Amino acid sequence: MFQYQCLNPISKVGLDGFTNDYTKTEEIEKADAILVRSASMHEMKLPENIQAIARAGAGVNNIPLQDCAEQGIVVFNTPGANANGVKEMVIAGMLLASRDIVGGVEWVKQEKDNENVGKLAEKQKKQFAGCEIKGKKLGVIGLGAIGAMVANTAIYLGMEVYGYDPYISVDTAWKLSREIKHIANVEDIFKECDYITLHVPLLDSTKGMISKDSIAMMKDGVVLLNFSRDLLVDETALIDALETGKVKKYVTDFANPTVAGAKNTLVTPHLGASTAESEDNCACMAVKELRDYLENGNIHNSVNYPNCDMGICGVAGRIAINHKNVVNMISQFATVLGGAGMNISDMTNKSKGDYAYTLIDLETPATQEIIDKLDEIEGVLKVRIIK
Ligand SMILES: NC(=O)c1ccc[n+]([C@@H]2O[C@H](COP(=O)([O-])OP(=O)(O)OC[C@H]3O[C@@H](n4cnc5c(N)ncnc54)[C@H](O)[C@@H]3O)[C@@H](O)[C@H]2O)c1
Ligand SMILES: O=C(O)CC[C@@H](O)C(=O)O
Repeated sequence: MFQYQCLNPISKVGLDGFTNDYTKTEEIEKADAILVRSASMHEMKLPENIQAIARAGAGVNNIPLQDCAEQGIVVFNTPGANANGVKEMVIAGMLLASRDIVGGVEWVKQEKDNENVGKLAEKQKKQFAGCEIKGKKLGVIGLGAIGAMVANTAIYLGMEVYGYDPYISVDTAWKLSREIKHIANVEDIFKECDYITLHVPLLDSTKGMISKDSIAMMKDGVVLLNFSRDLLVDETALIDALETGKVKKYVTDFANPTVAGAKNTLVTPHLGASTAESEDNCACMAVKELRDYLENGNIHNSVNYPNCDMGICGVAGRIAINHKNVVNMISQFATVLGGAGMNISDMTNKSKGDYAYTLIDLETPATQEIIDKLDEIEGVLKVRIIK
């Protein structure tokens, strides 16, 4: 039996993926797993009983990944599961920034009691007029699940698309339209593009990537779209650029006091993934990942531990060991198991950065005594009997 806690509302369609072996709890001390969306976990103390955290979404900047890894807690996300929802918001954002559609709608509302509203509209509409996106240059920074979809869709809309991602995955590269121009230096995007959209994770290396200097390189009247995270942009510098018209519009999904009432901003309340489809997709993927980890020890889509798969646990015994990626671990595990007369029938060891994971199938079920001995080995962070 397993227990899980939800730190945010999680789609029922996803939670229905848990079998009767799972119950929901409000007490973190009882939970084996946590499901979370955007709730910040940085100040939370995570008890030893927590085995895994699944972020029903892409960005994991709300989770202390390193601390979790140190505690042997595997953190998952759901890559691509909400990408279409965000892509549609980005396309909407480009269109809303191109003509003053929001201003026009507000104007009509204000004139609702004016019986000459139709006639007046014909005179007033020029103040809300703008341009089309067809033929304009769009720079996409970050060509992962969302960036790739945005880039491909913009090609269909007749835009000239420049794509920049020095770490692009082979899978995503295969999915990109051949019409997208591969940009090797992000400054070329700043200098050339009429619209620039950000689709990178918030990391130390990407924080503030849109700075006073990068804004200075941009074309006058550029539109900047940010559906990734607010801290990617030096918003104080951006507000100055919006005041002067250097940046025509800032479309962002992240409301904060700096941008909420600022001139020429279109701010939405973190709506990118707020569609029934995205919420269901993310929750279904998150639940599947948690179940496979808790029931079989397999890891798929972890952001702090390596992927590892030994299939469904149909053997007599299986143990999972989360440990530091240091020398001589496997031989120590084998010594403990061999000393107890336990025969290893299969084993996988994988590593990711400073952390590693070992799954061991045994010909007999593991005992608590063995687990305690494995736990004593220096560098071992967590040991779990799967069966
Ligand atoms: N507004 C929302 O509701 C919403 C929803 C989903 C995701 N997001 C945000 O969007 C981000 C991207 O999501 P995704 O699903 O496309 O993630 P992803 O992991 O599929 O793609 C991110 C891409 O950024 C690239 N990248 C990393 N550093 C880079 C750099 N310095 N320059 C250029 N490219 C770089 C990576 O190589 C990767 O291809 C998430 O991290 C999250 O912060 C927001
Ligand atoms: O859960 C949400 O609503 C937002 C998710 C989004 O920011 C993400 O990074 O996936």
